[in-house]
Amino acid sequence: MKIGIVGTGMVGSAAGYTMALLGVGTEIVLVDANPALARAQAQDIAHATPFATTVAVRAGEYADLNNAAVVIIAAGVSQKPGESRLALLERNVAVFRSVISGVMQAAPEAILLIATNPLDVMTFAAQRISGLPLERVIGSGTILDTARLRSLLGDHLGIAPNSVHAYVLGEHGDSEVPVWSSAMAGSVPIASFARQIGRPLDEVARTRIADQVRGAAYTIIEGKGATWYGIGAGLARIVRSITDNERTVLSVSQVSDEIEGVRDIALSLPRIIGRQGVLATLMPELDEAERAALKRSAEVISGFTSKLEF
Ligand SMILES: NC(=O)C1=CN([C@@H]2O[C@H](COP(=O)(O)OP(=O)(O)OC[C@H]3O[C@@H](n4cnc5c(N)ncnc54)[C@H](O)[C@@H]3O)[C@@H](O)[C@H]2O)C=CC1
Ligand SMILES: CC(=O)C(=O)O
Repeated sequence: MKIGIVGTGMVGSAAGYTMALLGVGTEIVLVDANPALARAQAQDIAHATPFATTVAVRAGEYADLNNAAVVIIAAGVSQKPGESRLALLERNVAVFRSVISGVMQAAPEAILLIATNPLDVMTFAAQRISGLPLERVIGSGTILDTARLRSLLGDHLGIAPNSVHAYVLGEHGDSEVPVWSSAMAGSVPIASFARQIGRPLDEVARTRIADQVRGAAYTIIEGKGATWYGIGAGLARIVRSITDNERTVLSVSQVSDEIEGVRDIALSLPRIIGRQGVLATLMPELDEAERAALKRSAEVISGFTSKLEF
């Protein structure tokens, strides 16, 4: 199955590298406004595959995306140290107007997987520009924030992160919402698990962990200029769920008609991902504070999407 990637900088190339090593798809085509960069990334990634898989990796033009099952879009500008994701909006919407039209001409049947920030607003923009059904435009959303939360909770509790079942929902950005009320470790409610093993998850610990999740991108960008490995793996995870029709539940973004009273909004909720894209969306049980925070997050995103004209 062919997977396209448009935008082959740090994020696009990390997604390509991860998919090539894990054997996600059978062919990966890299497209960039800078064709020399796309060629160099394709060669470099292809040179890793003899150690892992037989995935074919090459650079191409938009036309080479024909029949792609999924096209990842990671084109655009990224944050400078201290800059918020939402500051990138105007520049990246301009990029999307040309990128989405190139992708749609070549691969009208593809599922679009958006990585460019500000993620939820760009997912909204991609759906409106492409005119695709809502379930075929997926934003990576809080898949990365959820992974960061699980990793930090795993450290705190001294267990593997994949035994932590907890989500970050809402915006992939500063208004994101960690959901504590339904979080589990194994099959035990997380607060009870933490008490039983003598590593309590009190208000101070929760606040510290939530702050670290929300601040992770800022901290990493301060240290190395950008983030790429976490999102590269997250994108590969979503693509695998599509290509293999896994029906995995992942926290990803999608345009919805209404969430918490906010209309025409893209944000992350747990969603079942399979060959047709988003197969279903689950509204988790939230406590009052979490529900209010999700509504606030939707309002923040809506404040930006409502200014866009399509
Ligand atoms: N969703 C997430 O969790 C994450 C999202 N990001 C976002 O991903 C995006 C990409 O980040 P990086 O890869 O670090 O940036 P980068 O600058 O390394 O790569 C961006 C690439 O887009 C290409 N590009 C720009 N305009 C284009 C166009 N019109 N057509 C085709 N290609 C075009 C550039 O030539 C460049 O190679 C940024 O918006 C960043 O904020 C970054 C990390 C995590
Ligand atoms: C840059 C970004 O969106 C992240 O690492 O979360």
